[in-house]
Amino acid sequence: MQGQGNAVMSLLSLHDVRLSHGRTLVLDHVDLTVDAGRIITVVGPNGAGKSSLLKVALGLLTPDSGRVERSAKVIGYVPQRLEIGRLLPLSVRRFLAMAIRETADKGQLEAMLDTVGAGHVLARQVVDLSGGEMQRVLLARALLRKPDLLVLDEPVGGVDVAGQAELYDLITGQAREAGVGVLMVSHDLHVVMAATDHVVCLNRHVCCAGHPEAVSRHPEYLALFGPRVAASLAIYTHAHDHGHGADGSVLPLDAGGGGHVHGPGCRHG
Ligand SMILES: Nc1ncnc2c1ncn2[C@@H]1O[C@H](COP(=O)(O)OP(=O)(O)OP(=O)(O)O)[C@@H](O)[C@H]1O
Repeated sequence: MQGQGNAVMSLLSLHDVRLSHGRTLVLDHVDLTVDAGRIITVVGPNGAGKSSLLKVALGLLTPDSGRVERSAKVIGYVPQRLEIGRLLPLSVRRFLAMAIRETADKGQLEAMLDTVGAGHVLARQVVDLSGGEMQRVLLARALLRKPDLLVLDEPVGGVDVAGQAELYDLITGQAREAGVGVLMVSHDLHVVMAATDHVVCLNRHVCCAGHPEAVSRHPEYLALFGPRVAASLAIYTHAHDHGHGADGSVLPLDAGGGGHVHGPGCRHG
C-alpha cells in the first residue's frame, strides 16, 4: 500500500517499549518500525522475547512503558501456535469464514488454500490437521483478511522444506507486489538474510538492527548465533563494491558502509 507521493507509509511503530512477565523483564527499550512494502524480521534465541514483541505490536499485551502506534487498517496475524480444544468441532471452512466475518464463498476459501498449498483440507476438522497443514491454514486465514500489515510468528514452523520456500516466496510477494508491511519472527537465518529488508536481532533488548548484511557481521549477532552459523551463511553473501547503512541505503565502502551503523536501538555502547 502506497502513501501519498513517494512518502513511505508507516504501519506500526514501537517506541522505547518495556515489558515484564511477572518479575521477569522480557523487553527492554525496544524500538521498531514497519513501513508499507517492507519486510522486518526479528531473530534471536529462544526466550529472547520475540513472540512477546509481536503480541505487544498487536495490542495483545500491554507494555509496562513505552508507546505503540498502529496505523495499519487490517492486520493479518499468524501466531506461533494456536490451541484449539480437541473437543471443539470446527471445520477448516468455518475457521476461515470466521476470520473474514462473511458468508463463506467456498471458491474463495479453496483458492486461498490452494495458494498456500493446502487445497485439500477445506472439509477437514481443524484438530485433525498436521502441524504443517495448520501453519498453511493460519497463513491462508491471515491473507483472506486482505491485510495491509502481516504479523507472522515463525510462519513456516513444521512446514516441509519445499513448502517453506513457497510460503516465503508468497510472503515476499505480498510485500513486493501488494505493498503489505511484514513483521516476522523467523529462525530460518538463510531466508532472513536473503529476503528481508531489515533485521532486528533481539535478546530482550535490540542487540543490533539493520540491513541483513550489516547485521550478519555485527559482533553481538555473531555472539548470539555463533561462528558456525555465521560461516554457513557466508555463502549467501556476495562480493560487493558497496555496503549498506542500517536502513538498507547504499554506501561506498570507504564511508564505512560495510559495517554496522549504530542506531537508537543499540544499547550496547
Ligand atoms: N505469559 C507468560 N508468563 C510468564 N512468562 C512468560 C509468559 N510468556 C512468555 N514468558 C517468558 O518470557 C520470555 C520470552 O518469551 P517469548 O515467547 O516472547 O520468547 P521467544 O523469543 O518468542 O522464544 P522462542 O524462540 O522460544 O519462541 C521467556 O523466558 C518466557 O518463558
